[in-house]
Amino acid sequence: MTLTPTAPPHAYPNECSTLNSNRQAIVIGERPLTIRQVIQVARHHTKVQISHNEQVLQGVHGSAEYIAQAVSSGQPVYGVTSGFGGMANVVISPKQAQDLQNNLMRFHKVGAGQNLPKTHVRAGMLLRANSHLYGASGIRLELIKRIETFLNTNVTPHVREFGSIGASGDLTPLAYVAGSLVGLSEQYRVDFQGETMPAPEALKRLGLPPLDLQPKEGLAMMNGTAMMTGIAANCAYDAKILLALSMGMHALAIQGLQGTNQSFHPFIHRHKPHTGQLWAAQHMLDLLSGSDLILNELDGVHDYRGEQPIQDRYSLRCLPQYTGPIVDGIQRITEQIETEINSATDNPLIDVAQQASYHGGNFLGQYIGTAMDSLRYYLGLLAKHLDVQIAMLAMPEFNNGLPASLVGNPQRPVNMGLKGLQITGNSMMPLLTFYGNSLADRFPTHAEQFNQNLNSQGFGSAYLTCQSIEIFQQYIAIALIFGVQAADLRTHQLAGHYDASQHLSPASQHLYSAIHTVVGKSLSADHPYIWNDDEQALDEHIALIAADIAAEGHIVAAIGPTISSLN
Ligand SMILES: N[C@@H](Cc1cccc(F)c1)C(=O)O
Repeated sequence: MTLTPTAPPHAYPNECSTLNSNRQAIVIGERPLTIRQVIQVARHHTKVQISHNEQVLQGVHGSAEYIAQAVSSGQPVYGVTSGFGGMANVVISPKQAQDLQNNLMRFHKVGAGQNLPKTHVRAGMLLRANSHLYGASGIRLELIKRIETFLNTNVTPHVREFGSIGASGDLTPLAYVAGSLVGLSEQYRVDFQGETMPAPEALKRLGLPPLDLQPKEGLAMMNGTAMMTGIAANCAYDAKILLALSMGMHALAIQGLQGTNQSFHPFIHRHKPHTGQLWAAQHMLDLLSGSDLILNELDGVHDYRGEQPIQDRYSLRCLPQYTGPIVDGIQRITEQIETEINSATDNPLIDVAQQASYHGGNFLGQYIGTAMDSLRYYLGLLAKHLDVQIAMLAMPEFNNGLPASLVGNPQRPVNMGLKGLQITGNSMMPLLTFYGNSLADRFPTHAEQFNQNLNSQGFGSAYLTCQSIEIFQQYIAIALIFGVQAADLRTHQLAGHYDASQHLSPASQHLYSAIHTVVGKSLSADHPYIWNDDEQALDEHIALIAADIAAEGHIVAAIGPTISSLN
């Protein structure tokens, strides 16, 4: 995270200008892969290219040769010449070694529920290929190339959503990927550019023969954290956007409430210099800079405010101290996910240089489990803050002279303003804090004959985080409508007209205008965003705003500088 000030308005990026499929292919196997690159491949179909680096390719070939040698010389190696998991006492002969791998994909085709979204499966496939390219798995390049082909031709295996305990990685979800890549049977299905078909048929269309697995290859493809980490990468990416949007909403709310910028004074934060707190304070100053609607008190002045307290309430005044730990936490989560992305998550791992292999447990998804548990917790904390800001705006006792429930036209007594909208928000905020509960500590200890008696539930935790993010995208839409309406009403109070775009800070103007664009409302000096209750259907506004956020459209582009300064 950099603590740079907000870029000037002309630097606001155009919609989706930085993410598209025409970009140069992303090379895998050489440099650390970032969450952003995972998103480019998973969502925006940027092409993938396996590295041509000799050392990388030698590592892959060398590890496959090591396994072939181990089998022919009858060495005992887990999952190669032994059975799996709690049955690892079973001796597998060289003759049975290939069948062992085919059977693994079959007995683990036991998923339940719906198919996972394609973006998750694509992210998972990319990460599995990246892991294999460390040359520690004993898998042929040919198989890794199939992942490259599937990604680049938009062929995505159907993977059911339940089945991973996040212990031996994601055995069950990855069994669907592995079985599809080799065309094991008609029961493995894929999405072929939008068309559902059996995997063998898809291979035929791609000009690829069905593949017989060599020893270790089934285990190598399945024995890792790729799917949960792919989901986690998607979640962490979206969560950063939601954090940035929350900052944007708070800036609107502070202006709507005519709050002060004094609480963000660098002097205060230098005296408690947590990284996230410093960022939040400085960034809020940037977001408010140039606004006509705030109390500009950076010079240290303050005055009595009549009935109102001499300083702002905590949801405004303590914003940096409250948000700081969330910023730092999301940063730490991002780093952990990127480390997991760039790891060899498999067992056993082959050290080609030493001609040795080691039995261990890199497939355990505990980093993802705890990271996703804490991400949901942080999303809950962000929601709690938005909830109190909405309540401040809605209540005439606390909103510093705005109408109750931010009613637009006071001449029409039946208008109830944003009362219903607040209640919808009240129905969602508790869900978001509930989702903040942890899952990693609720594991079945008896799993798989007590072999996987310690398991992360990392997949389940990532899955829950996706749900939390989807709810949050709807929730922030509600908060933003409150922010826009409050800004309009404050503008009317201070300037005698309703077009807040002329008085908000430049940073907030971008967000304000983007929201108007998305819901198809033009800026008006005569009326606020909501004038009479019966002039618009607010549920449709929520849906439009949430969909635009999920698609990284106008609204996300409008907060581009906040997102950049978090990266
Ligand atoms: N790979 C795990 C266990 C495992 C792998 C594959 C199937 C299975 F049931 C269990 C281990 O190393 O102990």
